Amino acid sequence: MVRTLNPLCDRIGLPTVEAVVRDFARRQAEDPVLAPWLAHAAGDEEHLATVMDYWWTAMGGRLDRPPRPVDMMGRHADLALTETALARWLALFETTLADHLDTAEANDWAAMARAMAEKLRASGLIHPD
Ligand code: HEM
Repeated sequence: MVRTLNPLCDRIGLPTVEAVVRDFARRQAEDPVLAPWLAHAAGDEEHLATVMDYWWTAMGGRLDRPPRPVDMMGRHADLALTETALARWLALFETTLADHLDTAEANDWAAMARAMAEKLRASGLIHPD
């Protein structure tokens, strides 16, 4: 029980958050469905750092500096994302999580990603194929 009361940031730890974000960016860049959207961004250090800050603070983690600002809706608004791409993104993210984490932590992090996917959809940013 104590385990589930610990914030996700403590259960996962910053080094593993970084490893997941980097590995996922690599996999996205190699993925035929997702790569076209990421051509300009994948591997870019500033983007990776923003994504790491996003997840770490969303998990309850603190930084010894202000987190880089995240413009989640704005960044995705111009991309014309599709349902197919979103489903692929989530599946690839879950595979990546399973390769780095125990099941409980992988499930909890995946739930955060699915909640954001729902927000993107509810904001009208995910289009039919
Ligand atoms: C179809 C699915 C998705 C695609 C193709 C996609 C692609 C992208 C691209 C191209 C950027 C902009 C990078 C840049 O301008 O440097 C971005 C930013 C970002 N994405 Fe996604 N994304 C998807 C879904 C998601 C989901 C479900 C999440 C869940 C949290 C997410 C998290 C982020 C974050 C945290 C950023 C950084 C925002 C910022 O720089 O302010 N993305 N994404």
